[in-house]
Amino acid sequence: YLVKQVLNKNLTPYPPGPRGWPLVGNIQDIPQIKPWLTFAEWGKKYGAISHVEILGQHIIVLNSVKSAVDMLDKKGAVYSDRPVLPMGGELVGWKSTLVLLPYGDLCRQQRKNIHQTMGNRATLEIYHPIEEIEFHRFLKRVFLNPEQLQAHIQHTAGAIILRISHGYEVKENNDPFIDLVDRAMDQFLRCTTPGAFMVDIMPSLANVPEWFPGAGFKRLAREWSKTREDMAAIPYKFVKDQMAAGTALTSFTSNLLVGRSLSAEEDDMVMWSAATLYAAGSETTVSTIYSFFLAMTLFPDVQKKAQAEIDAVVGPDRLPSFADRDSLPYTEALVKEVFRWSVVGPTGMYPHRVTEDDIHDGYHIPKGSLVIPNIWFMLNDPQTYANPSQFNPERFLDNNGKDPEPEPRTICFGFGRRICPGLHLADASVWISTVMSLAVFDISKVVQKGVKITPEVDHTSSTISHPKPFKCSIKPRSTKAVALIQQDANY
Ligand code: HEM
Repeated sequence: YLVKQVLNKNLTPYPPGPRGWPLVGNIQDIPQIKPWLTFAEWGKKYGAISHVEILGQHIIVLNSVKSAVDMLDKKGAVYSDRPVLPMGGELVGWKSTLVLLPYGDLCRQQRKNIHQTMGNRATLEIYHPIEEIEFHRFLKRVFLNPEQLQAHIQHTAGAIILRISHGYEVKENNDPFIDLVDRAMDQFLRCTTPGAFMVDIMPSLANVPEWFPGAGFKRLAREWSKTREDMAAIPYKFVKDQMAAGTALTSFTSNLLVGRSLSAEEDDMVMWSAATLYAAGSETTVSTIYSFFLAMTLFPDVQKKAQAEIDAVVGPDRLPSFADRDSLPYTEALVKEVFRWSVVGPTGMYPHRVTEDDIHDGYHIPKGSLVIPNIWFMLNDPQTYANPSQFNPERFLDNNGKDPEPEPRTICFGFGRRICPGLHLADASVWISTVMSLAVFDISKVVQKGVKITPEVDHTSSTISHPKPFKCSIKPRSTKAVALIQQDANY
């Protein structure tokens, strides 16, 4: 340790940051609860780039969009790897999904597969009918049982992804695929939470045999690895069986399989590319749509403005569709504000890992450092977004010659070569759920004993952050709205 300290004296300095302790470094400085708030404090104290070290692991925290673009994007060749997670990545095996895949050929190939299907708004157009039908079904479920809002959002997001990824149509209740993938996702989030397992801090524990006292995590890892494999293999087999029977619906997987004979590695790669879509795309979309309902409960004036715009453009006799998108600028601004106001990946979900030593802005960034973009602060920086806690779509409109504030969708999906490849699908799902819900529902505070209950704005501290459960009232806006909701919504 002392030798290292002496040697380091001759090197370019690390970026500034809180002073650590000998050997353990800054172990006490990283909070478990909402670390992005502490990171934002570091930004104020130390500047856009700060540094801590925990048991020899260097961590770089970025608090400005400029530093994130300069490092993660412009120097993407060395800033695009992912950390090795002994429990979640290695023992349970989630490193086969793109989110944790080391940067290299396999990663690039999986990203290319996803890009071909959903790389821009135009490639996604063939999936618009799926989105419209599934969100129409969502309206029916919410109408019948508004108390179960969160479950309906989850079901719908899952249904859309499974339909797009595997051509699978989910059942209304107790769908076996939804149950399986949700179980796998729950386990994924538990085993990739930083600090949840001792083996992540002391990787050599991975060699302890399963029967050894205290090695319960190894048994858990074996069980969770089986769920992970099933989650990828069972839907994949479904597509292959359907294709053999000539009944497969066109999907991400069928497009990658049709007319090709694949090697074992290619087969594995296609299976995991498809499984990744659910792993990365469902919780994130659910959280954002749930936040939209929270925002509408708290900001009724915004809701009324968007409804007036939708009424004027769409009228009362049909549901809105993607064809209306360009005619609804206020609603577009509202969707941007949802992405900004409630940040789903406040710390960028998974850190980028640096594969070569670098010197950036005069600071030494050692090989192996983990880089965390503080996306929450970037979208809540009062220098960029006036009154950031206020839900205000107007900030994105050209108001009285004032420039609109920066587009949050260039920030909330991450940076560089690991930027979210599902961003256009996420954007489409959030837009259509927003516009359809506003067309037919009034969302408001619940009234109890004559008093309106204001929900608290509070988010979970997990990697994918959710608004904490809240209550709201969701009622159809008119009898015409009820008729629209009740129309058939079939493929
Ligand atoms: C509101 C919704 C979403 C948000 C806010 C979001 C945000 C993010 C962020 C911040 C990252 C990390 C980027 C980085 O490391 O710089 C990411 C990665 C990823 N996202 Fe999304 N995402 C969303 C929805 C989706 C959807 C719908 C899909 C696919 C169907 C998806 C697929 C992925 C994948 C595969 C990765 C890993 C990429 C890689 O490591 O190379 N995401 N997302």
